[in-house]
Amino acid sequence: MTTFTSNTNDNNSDISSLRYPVICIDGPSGAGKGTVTWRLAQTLGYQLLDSGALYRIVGLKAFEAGLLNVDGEQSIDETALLALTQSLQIVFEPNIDSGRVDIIVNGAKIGEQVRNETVGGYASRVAVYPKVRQALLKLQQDMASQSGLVADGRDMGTVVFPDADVKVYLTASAKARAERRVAQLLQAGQAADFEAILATIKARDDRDENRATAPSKPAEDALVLDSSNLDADAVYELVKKHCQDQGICFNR
Ligand SMILES: Nc1ncnc2c1ncn2[C@@H]1O[C@H](COP(=O)(O)OP(=O)(O)OP(=O)(O)O)[C@@H](O)[C@H]1O
Ligand SMILES: Nc1ccn([C@@H]2O[C@H](COP(=O)(O)O)[C@@H](O)[C@H]2O)c(=O)n1
Repeated sequence: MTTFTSNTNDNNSDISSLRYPVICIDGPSGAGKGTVTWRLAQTLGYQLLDSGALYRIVGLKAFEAGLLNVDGEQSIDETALLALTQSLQIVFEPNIDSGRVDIIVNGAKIGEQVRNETVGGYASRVAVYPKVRQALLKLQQDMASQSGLVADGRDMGTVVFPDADVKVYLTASAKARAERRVAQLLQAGQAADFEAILATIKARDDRDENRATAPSKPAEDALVLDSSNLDADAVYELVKKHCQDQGICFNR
């Protein structure tokens, strides 16, 4: 990767102000962030940050460590949660077959279980804790230090990469997102209850959008895109056009 973008338009700026391009794709669960993020990263040859996976890992490990009660909403021991978060060495490896990253934690590959809705719920419960978010911040920011980056999450454009070159907030109605989840589960040969999935999506949205720290919301300078009535190709083309308008070069 040889493309640099500058933080400033000042021609006299020195090399320390140069950095790689960052594209942020934020939005709620099931909006299609992962799909467009993967395609952008593949097309541009950029790294991919699946920040939701970080919170999913912390949530899963916290559950396994007995820090989460299964049903309730009681608070979690934040000191223990921080220690657990700091003990995790997390690496992403792109997996062409799945169109997602594989997640390696402390040297061991994590199974697909981490992607399920139960673990999504664990993730959103640990994600409210500022110390957890702080502990994951540098790891995320460091991913932009060696190549361009496409970052998928909730607070990429607002907190993690406030100076990003491109910010998109990709959303869709809860109904459309629940329908996509149902289709995804059925395609994988799993059972799917639309009403239960819709309720879970709404509960997760509520927690993510109303937490005190880094709530899920569009950055002030984000393009807000509603994908409820757009297929994945149409979303990609609109996001690509926006990236080009912001100076990202698609020459591959
Ligand atoms: N525009 C679209 N129209 C219809 N289905 C879509 C669209 N974009 C993605 N999908 C499908 O919807 C499902 C969810 O997409 P995806 O995983 O990209 O969402 P997400 O926003 O990353 O969700 P999460 O945050 O929970 O990981 C997938 O099955 C994907 O193939
Ligand atoms: N930047 C982020 C990304 C995710 N979260 C939390 O993790 C949950 C799982 O995210 P997915 O994108 O994998 O569905 C999500 O519901 C958030 O609670 C976050 O806080 N910040």
